[in-house]
Amino acid sequence: MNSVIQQAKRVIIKVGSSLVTNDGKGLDVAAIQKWAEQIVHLRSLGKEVVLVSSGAIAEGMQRLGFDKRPTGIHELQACAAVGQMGLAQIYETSFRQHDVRTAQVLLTHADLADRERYLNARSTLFTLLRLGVVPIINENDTVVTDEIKFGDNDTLGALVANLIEGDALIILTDQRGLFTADPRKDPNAEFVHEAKAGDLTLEAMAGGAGSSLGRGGMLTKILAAKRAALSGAHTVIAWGREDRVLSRLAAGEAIGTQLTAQTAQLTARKQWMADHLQTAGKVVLDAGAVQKLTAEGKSLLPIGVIEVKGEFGRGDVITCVDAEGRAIARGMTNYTSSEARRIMRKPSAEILSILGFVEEPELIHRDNLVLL
Ligand SMILES: Nc1ncnc2c1ncn2[C@@H]1O[C@H](COP(=O)(O)OP(=O)(O)O)[C@@H](O)[C@H]1O
Ligand SMILES: N[C@@H](CCC(=O)OP(=O)(O)O)C(=O)O
Repeated sequence: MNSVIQQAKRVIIKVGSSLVTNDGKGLDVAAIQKWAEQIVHLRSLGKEVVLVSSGAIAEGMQRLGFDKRPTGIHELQACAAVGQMGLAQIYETSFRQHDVRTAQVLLTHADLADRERYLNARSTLFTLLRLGVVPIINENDTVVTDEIKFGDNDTLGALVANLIEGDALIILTDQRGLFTADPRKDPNAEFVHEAKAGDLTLEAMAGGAGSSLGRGGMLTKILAAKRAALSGAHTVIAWGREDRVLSRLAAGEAIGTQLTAQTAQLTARKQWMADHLQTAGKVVLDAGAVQKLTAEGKSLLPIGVIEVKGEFGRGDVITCVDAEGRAIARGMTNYTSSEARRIMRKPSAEILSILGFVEEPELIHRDNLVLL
């Protein structure tokens, strides 16, 4: 038994190029339909599912008649743009059969490095999940060149797990999981059932891509597991063609290689916020707001703010202080300093009439808040 996926509430599933495109022979409609059916099943168990799908370049190559992967970056981008149409179409059709909507989300590294875009991507994904939609994510290959690419979708899967606090990342690939060496090259390679995410000995076992379609190979999957673990998400690497692989994982079956995160989810995210983000300004809270944050674990609403100090943008990390200037908490703000000045001391229901738009009812949501 293996309960990591069984217990996970929010799951990110990544499918690699060779799987999605049937080793480059064109989109594997039957396989995609099977994953869609299983994802619908996972949702019926109460799980939220986000899919990260590769395959745009491989499918575009096929559609445009390239028999070898082009070397020119713009040709690759053109392939991705063509192939992405096929991916979107097949996912939409497959989920439609189950009356489930899909959404196309194309991201770049710069989107997640920029705090405002990070928050926007996060809010949009949460909204899609709340609306019962399955987001289908890929890298926005049209606008990126090598230096700012995620490089591979394993990394993108991990970043999405960090972004939306996924409980688990499932990486489906063309091998049963991790072996002690590349099984395509070493017949004595042994299967690894379970290990700690971030264990350095795993990196030595993992080699590059086995086919010309996939980019990352096993190493990027191991590194993705390490990265996902930073926000407390566990990773399972499994064979995408294994019969009912997702449903069986959700039922607790021990399939694939499980790489377990060592840090609890909440602690990991708060640690990440505490370590990585410089604070840009301050808000002074009234006694009621201090009480809500510290004793009740609530979000910070604009009504509890009596003063805004410094200049900051949406997504910046700011410090919350009490009337005596003592630092209480830090968090990512949903509003800029000038907007915050206009809505402070006001009930959230008035945000729309004051600003003309509403980002969120909270100035800082409790998920984006660390108590000091
Ligand atoms: N230690 C290892 N265990 C399993 N597979 C490995 C290992 N080292 C390298 N590989 C290779 O990694 C490949 C999977 O990576 P990749 O081709 O990038 O797939 P995907 O398209 O699913 O991301 C496998 O086919 C295998 O040849
Ligand atoms: N965005 C690219 C991703 C390529 C990629 O990383 O592929 P893989 O190693 O198979 O996950 C595409 O859709 O072709």
